[in-house]
Amino acid sequence: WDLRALRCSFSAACECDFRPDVRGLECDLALNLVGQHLVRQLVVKGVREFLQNHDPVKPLVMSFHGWTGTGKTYVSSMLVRYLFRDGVRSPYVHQFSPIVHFPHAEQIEQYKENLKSWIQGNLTNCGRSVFLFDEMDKMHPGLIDVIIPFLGPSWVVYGTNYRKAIFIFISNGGGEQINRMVLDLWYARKDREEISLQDLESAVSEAVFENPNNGFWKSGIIEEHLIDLLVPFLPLKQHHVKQCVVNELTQQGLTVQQDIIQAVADSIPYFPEEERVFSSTGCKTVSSRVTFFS
Ligand SMILES: Nc1ncnc2c1ncn2[C@@H]1O[C@H](COP(=O)(O)OP(=O)(O)OP(=O)(O)O)[C@@H](O)[C@H]1O
Repeated sequence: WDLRALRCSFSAACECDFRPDVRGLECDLALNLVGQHLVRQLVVKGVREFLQNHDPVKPLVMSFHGWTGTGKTYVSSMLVRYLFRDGVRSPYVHQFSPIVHFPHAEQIEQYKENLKSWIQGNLTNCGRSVFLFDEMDKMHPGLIDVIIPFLGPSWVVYGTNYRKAIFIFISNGGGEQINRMVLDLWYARKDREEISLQDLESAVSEAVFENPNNGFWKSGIIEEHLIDLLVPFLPLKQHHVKQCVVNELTQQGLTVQQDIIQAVADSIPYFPEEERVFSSTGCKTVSSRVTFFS
């Protein structure tokens, strides 16, 4: 036993809980994440490079964008599981949801204060903290800019290296633009796998920056290019949905039956309405439908 292992057997300290396994993450994504080639490449490469750097100049800031049910929450939970021994239950993983934590528009100034001191306190406690901001498209515009000083290379928090933290923003913002581009490719008889990040990045940034109902509206986070990785989640096709059904059946310990796979896939709404190519709800309702059809 080395000293660290001995100490960590008695302690839940930050450096004990932080057990990154990028190889494991890579395998899990390859095996279980359906139809998101860009996500897999970007997240694995981004996280690996960030963790290999022992003195990063800024925290890793990722922003996940895409239509409902395409895997944004799924990937963020998986990532956290491969970073911390206790996964999403780790005391160093912090999740914010505007509906739960910032429900009242009139209290925005108070929320700003709270958010800033909350982040600073948690970073002082653990420089390796992960902060997840869910449903950014429902966040009051202006609120998120209060964390700008923590995202860039300038801020000093005594007693800790805040630059080792990871921030993840999740939003449906830009989802329509992503879907439209993928649909246009399909009309042009091109494969959705041909799409690159460059094709999508500016359209998504613009869409969230210009939308007054999005938490990133006119945000300095976008303007000052503080997002290191913009991660687009593409709409899923019918064969991806079928793969989700197989995963779900296996996970629930049920027999993988073709008639159930087909029944679940057929019951899901698709767009365009006539051609039924892309799932309107991704794989979101697959789990409950599997229960229904089994
Ligand atoms: N690409 C995917 N590969 C495998 N499973 C997926 C994928 N997308 C979604 N799922 C399944 O569907 C469930 C719901 O997906 P998830 O919550 O990640 O969607 P989301 O993109 O966060 O949606 P929303 O924007 O509505 O929050 C997941 O728990 C997972 O089981």
